[in-house]
Amino acid sequence: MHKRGKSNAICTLHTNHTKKYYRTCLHTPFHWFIYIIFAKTFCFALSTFLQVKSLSMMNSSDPPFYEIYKTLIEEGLGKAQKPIIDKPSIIQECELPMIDLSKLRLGGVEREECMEDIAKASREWGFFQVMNHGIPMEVLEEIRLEEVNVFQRPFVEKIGEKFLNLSPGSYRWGTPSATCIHQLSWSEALHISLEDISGSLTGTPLSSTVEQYSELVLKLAQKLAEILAEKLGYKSTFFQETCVPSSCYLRMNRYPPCPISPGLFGLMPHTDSDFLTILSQDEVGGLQLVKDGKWIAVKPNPQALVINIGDFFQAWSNGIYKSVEHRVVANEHAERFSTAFFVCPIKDAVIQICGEPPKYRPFSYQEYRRQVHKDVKNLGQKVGLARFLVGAT
Ligand SMILES: O=C(O)CCC(=O)C(=O)O
Ligand SMILES: [Fe+2]
Repeated sequence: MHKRGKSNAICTLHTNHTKKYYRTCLHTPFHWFIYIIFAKTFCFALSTFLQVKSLSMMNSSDPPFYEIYKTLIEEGLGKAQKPIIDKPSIIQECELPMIDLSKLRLGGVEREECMEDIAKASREWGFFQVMNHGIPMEVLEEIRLEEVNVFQRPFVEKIGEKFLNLSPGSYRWGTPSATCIHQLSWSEALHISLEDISGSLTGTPLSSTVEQYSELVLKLAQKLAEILAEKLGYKSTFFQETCVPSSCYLRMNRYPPCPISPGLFGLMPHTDSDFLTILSQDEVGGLQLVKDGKWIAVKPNPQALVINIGDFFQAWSNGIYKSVEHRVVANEHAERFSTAFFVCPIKDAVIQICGEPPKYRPFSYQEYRRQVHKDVKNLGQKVGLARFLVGAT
């Protein structure tokens, strides 16, 4: 009795110690059982995730931004003392000057006022939007649909040499030359030379939509260019003669959602190397431009077209019309589409400077593009018109 009592007491003591030990270490057999089940479930979930991910990578249409630019992004986010892009709260959203082009048809004072509004916006903003622009909504919808289809193709197909029979390099994504996070554009684009449309692309649905859209947009651009020339006192046929369909470009842009916070550029800050750019965009927004030294966000209006002055018009007008820096900020949740039509002159067209004394020296389109390529290659960025200022070395 006594012995049993003693051994019971020892047993109880032991059990109590063990319990205490287990309680502090959380290593009861039951816990081990739970750990093993948890570990097995975790491994299974991880391997399923990796398999699904690699399968989806094979079929995915999204470019592998994060995989390819991982180091650059992680280094950039680690080092960034301040956000990559200024805080959205300090960027004001505003509506661009809206110009109703139906007034041009009314003639008289209304026409004059409309022409003055176009010139004023080009002098003060370098940007404006137009309504009643003559491009039917169905055509805008068709080009958007075509754009969605193009970008939905698997990524491996898009980077293929023969993608849609376009010239090599027509499909672009990210920024291959980026050396820091500020130079990375979180977007993909199809840069279509309209020469391809009448050549290798003939007969495809993409070609007929692009052809129809481009014809209407170029007509609109030529009308605007003539008004801008007239407002400077020139009755010029220069734009009709030098900006022909085969010298222009259409760029379809897709900005996938960008999960990286505090946000990256969808498109880096830049000015356009052309006479005029005509942009149609969806309702997502993200376009920003510099006005009076500050970045402002453009309120999107999918029914209107956004027009901006390019470098050549700034040079041609001797600096009166402004080629303004703009950029796109990537959206964390929504994808965005836009279509930009670049009105460019034929290669050897010489851009004369209309104004006294001329601020820039005359240069050809070819010369300008070569210089831009050279600067991007050597300096990582475009220098632009500053290279062509009279007296610049
Ligand atoms: O997508 C946009 O809003 C702007 C596109 C643009 O600036 C360009 O393609 O040059
Ligand atoms: Fe642009």
